Amino acid sequence: MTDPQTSFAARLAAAGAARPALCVGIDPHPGLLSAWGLGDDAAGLDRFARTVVEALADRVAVLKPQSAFFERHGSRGIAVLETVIAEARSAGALVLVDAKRGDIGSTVAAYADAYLDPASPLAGDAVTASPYLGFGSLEPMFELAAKHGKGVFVLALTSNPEGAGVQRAVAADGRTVAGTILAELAARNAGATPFGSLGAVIGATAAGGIGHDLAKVNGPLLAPGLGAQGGRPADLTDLFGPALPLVLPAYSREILQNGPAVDALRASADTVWRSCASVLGRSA
Ligand SMILES: O=C(O)c1cc(=O)[nH]c(=O)n1[C@@H]1O[C@H](COP(=O)(O)O)[C@@H](O)[C@H]1O
Repeated sequence: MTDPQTSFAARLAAAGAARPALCVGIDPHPGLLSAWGLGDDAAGLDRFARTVVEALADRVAVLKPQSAFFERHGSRGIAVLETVIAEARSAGALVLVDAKRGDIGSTVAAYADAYLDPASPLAGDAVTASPYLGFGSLEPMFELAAKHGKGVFVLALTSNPEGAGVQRAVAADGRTVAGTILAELAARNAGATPFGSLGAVIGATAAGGIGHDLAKVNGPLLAPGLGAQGGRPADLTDLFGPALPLVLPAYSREILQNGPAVDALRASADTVWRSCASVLGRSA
């Protein structure tokens, strides 16, 4: 087990105290590559991702490269992702690799090796995971994360409108599926300080009650869906309530659309952080 001082949670808490506690996604959509005057190819991808790293890796707490946009360029795209992870981390950002992996446990173990074992070139500080093959199927990921001081963000209530049909379905015991996942996370993070390294993903667009005390999760709560998907910082108050101190707001296109100028990307991140900080009760 890793020393709690070097746990992902401890590093996230330290980064969030020293910098805007913001997660900025690196999502090189074809439309954004074009808008930045770049080709929809590995060279364009490389320039795009390096520009975001140059602009923000020494300023915000977390960068979240979206693996899909790198994978669509094949092995050359994956090579760019490897470089981005390394460069963002060496500039001081924590890297959350957004790969949303999930499978039977024995295969999850291989995903864990890819994204959480420090020997892997794709390892960041944390990875996103899907629990919809059963929460327990992610156990190998949790074990490797604990061993190496990494984090795992588990999808609970996602920002897309289609998610609710599955995630708000009510199980035989009366709990929603999302509620079950949050309870599992709460059990694993119980007693951890400053909080546990297993996070939940709760979309900022998820209207209506969650039916679970989110503060009990005692882990970071990634809130994507802000900006381009219509979520607003003000929505976080009702959604998270007493759990607001655990919230990590996430933006991709809202910030990325301001590139390729490095100064404009920085100004945009500063602007969204100011509006989030006032809602989250943090200093801007
Ligand atoms: O895990 C995620 O990051 C995620 C979960 C979720 O519920 N909704 C969601 O949009 N995301 C990711 O967050 C990013 C959102 O991008 P923007 O809508 O451009 O801010 C994308 O990379 C999504 O894949």
